[in-house]
Amino acid sequence: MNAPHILLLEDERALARAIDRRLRRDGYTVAACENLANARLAAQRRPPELAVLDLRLPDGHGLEFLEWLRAEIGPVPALVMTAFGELDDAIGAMRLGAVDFLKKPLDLDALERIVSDALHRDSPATRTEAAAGDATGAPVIIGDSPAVRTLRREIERIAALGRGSAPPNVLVTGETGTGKDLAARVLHAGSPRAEAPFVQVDCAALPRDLIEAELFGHEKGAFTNAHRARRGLLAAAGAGSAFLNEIGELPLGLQAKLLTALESRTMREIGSDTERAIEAWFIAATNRDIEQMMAAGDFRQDLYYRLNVLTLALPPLRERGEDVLELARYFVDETAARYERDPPRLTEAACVALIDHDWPGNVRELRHVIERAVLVHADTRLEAGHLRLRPRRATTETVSAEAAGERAPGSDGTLAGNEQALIERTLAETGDNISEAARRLGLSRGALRYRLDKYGL
Ligand SMILES: Nc1ncnc2c1ncn2[C@@H]1O[C@H](COP(=O)(O)OP(=O)(O)OP(=O)(O)O)[C@@H](O)[C@H]1O
Repeated sequence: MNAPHILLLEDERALARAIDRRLRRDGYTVAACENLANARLAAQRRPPELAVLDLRLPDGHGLEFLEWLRAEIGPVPALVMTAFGELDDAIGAMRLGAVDFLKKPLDLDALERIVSDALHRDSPATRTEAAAGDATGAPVIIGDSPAVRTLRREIERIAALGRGSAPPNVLVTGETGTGKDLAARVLHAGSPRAEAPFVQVDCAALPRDLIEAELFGHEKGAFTNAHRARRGLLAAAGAGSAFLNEIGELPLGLQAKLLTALESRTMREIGSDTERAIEAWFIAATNRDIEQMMAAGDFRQDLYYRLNVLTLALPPLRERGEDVLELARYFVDETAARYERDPPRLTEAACVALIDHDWPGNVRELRHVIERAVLVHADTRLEAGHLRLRPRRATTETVSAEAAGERAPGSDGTLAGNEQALIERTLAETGDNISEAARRLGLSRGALRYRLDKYGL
């Protein structure tokens, strides 16, 4: 078998030489390029099994290359090397299918391990982000709000149904970043299929013309560039789970083919006459409004009903009350450990800011905000200002009263005193109706509850 071929895109000569030497010593062949133009030529000449790339390059950005690589060559796994402060880019790279990122200055032993993991990963299905895991590495859903407790119970109930040859298909719905991918993994890990593979197909990240080949596999010579036969992801899932992420992005033509596969529980590789049985459990997810897509003729109704035998609806983060703090502390610790720092402490004001924000990007946005804050501010305390949250429905009345030097009746004149007095007054006015009081104060229910606890009201 040929040694795996790696494309290295790095313009710092000394570093490129060190990586090149190390990878060759480990038995890989390497095409080392110092700019995007050469990297494109090299990838066309010999498509790599893995790309290792820097982001800031003399003739462009590494992400441009990653986009080009996915469109022109295919879903090649990529490792992105990032310098301090490039976290946004690293996250962008993850979305384009990068399998991991490495912090500079580079640890060559870590590089070697990650390269080996990436090359031996079962499938090119895109893993987008690290999931929260317990001590055994099993994925866990963090949070203790009533909404999350109900979700956990639902997951347990559904996981138990994942046995047998044709378990009910599950559709996971929820806004972007609510944890649909994580929920699918927890479902799999808690099911009788836990020891079998969990294979993810990211319908939005794969180029349209490659999805069919990725899902169903192909015979050698089935189409141009099919130089060898390749097993599809549905076959790779075996008796495990096939997670079809962002199912709303599946082209209409393929929706018909998937429907047939779901109905007959058999499939045919492209270019093959032989039918194969499908054993996998289908879990699909979407953040699109599929009902609306069906009305517009963009999603097949029959496929929707076939996929949506059981539904798992994930609540938005703004409806999870103080889970936001538990999650924030978890992400602080995780980021600090990853970058070998002491975890900073979230100040009281930072907690209030986190509770007040309405998190349109949900848990992903929270994770991103915390990671950036921990990386950029190497302090022992994480202040509200470090989070760089856009102020939203702040208690404008309170703030403006304070700014004008006013004292709310019953207040000691401090900002906290004014706030407490205003809350008490509003509660009294609304007959202790928390929802109505929150609405009048311009707060979410969670934010109001947090303050009620804080002031012991
Ligand atoms: N309850 C949770 N506990 C711990 N981590 C979570 C939780 N929910 C989400 N995350 C983390 O937040 C990030 C985003 O979650 P995930 O990718 O599962 O969202 P998603 O709903 O699939 O997003 P999209 O719709 O954009 O695909 C991941 O890093 C995930 O591990």
